[in-house]
Parts: sequence; structure tokens; C-alpha cells
Amino acid sequence: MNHQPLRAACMQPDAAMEAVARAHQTRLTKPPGSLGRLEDAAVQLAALQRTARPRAGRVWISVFAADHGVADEGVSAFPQVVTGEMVRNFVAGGAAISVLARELGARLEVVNLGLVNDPGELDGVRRAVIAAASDNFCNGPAMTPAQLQAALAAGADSVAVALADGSDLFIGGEMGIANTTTATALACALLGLPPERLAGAGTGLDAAGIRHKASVVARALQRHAGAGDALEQLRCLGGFEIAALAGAFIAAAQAGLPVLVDGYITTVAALAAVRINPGVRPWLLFGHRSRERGHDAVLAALQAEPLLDLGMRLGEASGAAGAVPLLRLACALHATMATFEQAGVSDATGARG
Ligand SMILES: O=C(O)c1ccc[n+]([C@@H]2O[C@H](COP(=O)([O-])O)[C@@H](O)[C@H]2O)c1
Ligand SMILES: Cc1cc2nc[nH]c2cc1C
Repeated sequence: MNHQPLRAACMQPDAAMEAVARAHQTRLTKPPGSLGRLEDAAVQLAALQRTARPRAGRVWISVFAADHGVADEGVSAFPQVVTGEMVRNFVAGGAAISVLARELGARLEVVNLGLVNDPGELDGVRRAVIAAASDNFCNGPAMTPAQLQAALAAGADSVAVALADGSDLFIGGEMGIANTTTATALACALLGLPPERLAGAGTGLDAAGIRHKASVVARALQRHAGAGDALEQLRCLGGFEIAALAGAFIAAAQAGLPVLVDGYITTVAALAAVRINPGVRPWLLFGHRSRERGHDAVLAALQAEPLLDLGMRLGEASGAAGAVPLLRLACALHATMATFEQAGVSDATGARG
């Protein structure tokens, strides 16, 4: 199978614009650096969007939903039917991400990649069904090569629509009962870490449940120890929505669309994307630090500092959505604060503006 497009060059951030934006920040009426990561975010967006006026006004959110064969191992606090039920809830307007997207004025797309409890045709849900669920990776690869390709392409398709809609920012979210087990298996394989280090409560496992989850991941890692590179690890130990997210992040970086990453599962997908194509990394901003146990290690591997730490662990793109107002404020500060010169305020050298 030809995976060449996945490894095609990503856009390069505009280094000259980055320098202009960084210099502009030093002229604004504040001690240099005093707006902390809000400054960094505005400068990063300026470099990525190739503009002196970075924006986060037009936000696109794609939530990728899929079921996981590994749910059969009893690794979630919730039954598998919830994935399909939540898809219905997303488009009915009652889920957390439905509320957040509405409040932000963001476009919300829900993508059905394969659900055991399939709600069928629904307004607002794009059907890109691959199978009812990925296979249980304790028994064999989670996906066939063709299924992996279909999932990666479904993510890239969402980015194409987001670009056509004139989006400033792409947010990928996920919904999939048992996908913290999948994300843990994939992250352990990508990072060479033991399952006990990353396995966490997910939707609400107790300590015994977490130990069982780690043992399931250990079995899967043993079975797929021969999976050579990140793409093969994604095929053997991933899931449809995680592969779609990886495909979306690669496509966004190749097209020059900044990405705001959500929680644990999406960060593992981002790690897979970066391992497949390192040019993806500059295009990623990180919305929040999830309460899920493994998130810290995956963020550290990406040298990522998220904007928020609110103890959230929902998924659905909710943590990234929560960070959008901060990005909007960062852009407004960058564009409209007065400079020392404009305001007639003395700078650190004593020079009066
Ligand atoms: O995004 C996160 O950090 C996060 C952490 C824990 C759970 N989740 C969500 O919970 C579901 C997976 O949890 P589980 O326990 O079924 O593996 C899935 O739908 C995720 O969106 C999400
Ligand atoms: C109710 C529910 C909502 C979710 N949203 C994302 N993952 C979820 C898991 C559950 C169980």
C-alpha cells in the first residue's frame, strides 16, 4: 500500500512573520513576556497563518465517533451502546460539545466511522462507516490496511471541508467507549512505556478496573510487539477515530491549517501523526491538560504546554473548545493593545513613547 501522501511535506510556519509578531509583542504596553502563553499563542498563530493579525474567530470542530472491539475485554465503566447514543445527543444539541460549539459560534461536524449501535442517517452526522467496530487488538490487528486508509482519509476529508469553510483553526474531537484503552495501547507502543504508567480511569474505572485495563494493554503490546513503525502501530493498536484524527492532523499541517488539540485520546493521535510525519508538530496548539493519568507523559513526549488545566476528562473536543476564548483574547490583545509609542508610556529603557 502506498502511504506516500501521509509523508508529503507539511507547510512551514512563516519564520519572518513569527519574528515580526514577537517584536510587536515587546512594543505593547506591558512588561515583556508578562502575558505569558497568551503572547506565545498569538505569535505561533501569526507564524502559522502568515499574518500580522492572527485570528481564532472561525473555528471548525470535527468529532470522530467509533466503537472498539477491545470493549469486549470489559475495560470501560460504560456500555458500548453509549457511543452511538452520544452521537445522537451531539446532533440533538444536548452534549457538552454541542453547547460549547454553540456558545463559540463554531461549526460542529460529527463523523460516524463505525458504531455497534448505529443511529443511521441523522442530520449533522457525516457517515464514513468502515465497520461496526475496529477488531479487538488482543486477538489480532485492530484494522486491516484498507480500514486504516479509510479512517485516515475520513480525517483528511474533514480538513478539506474545514478549509473550504474558511476556518482559522481546526479542532478534532472523539467519542468511543473503550478508546482510553486503545489510546493507552498505542501510546505505550509509540513511547515504549509500560501500561501501568499510562492506564487510567477513563470514564470511571476503580483501581481494580485500571489494573485489569493495564493487563489487557500488556497482552495487546505483547501480541503486536513486531509492529515496526508508527503507521503499523496505529493499524494494530489504534481505532477508527484515532486514525481519522491522525489523518486530519497530517492533512491540516500539509494544508497550513492550525490545529488545537483536545485531551488524552486526541493527543495520542497527534503523537502518532507527528511520528508518521514530523512536520505536523509546529501546527499543533494544545487546549488543555486532561485529568486522565497518561496525558502528562504524552504531552511531555510532544514538548507540549496546554493552555488550560481544569481537571476535565470528557473528550468530545470539549477541552480544546474551552481554550478557544483564550486564543481569541490572545489575538485581540496582539491586534489592538496600544504600543508604548501610541500610548505615550515609557519603556524599560526610560524612553518615552
Ligand atoms: O479526552 C480525554 O482526556 C478523555 C479522558 C477520559 C475519557 N474520555 C472519553 O471517554 C470515553 C472513553 O473512556 P473509556 O473509559 O470508555 O475508555 C471516550 O468517549 C472519550 O471521549 C476522554
Ligand atoms: C456519557 C458519556 C459521554 C461522553 N463523551 C465522551 N465520552 C463519553 C463517555 C460517556 C459515558
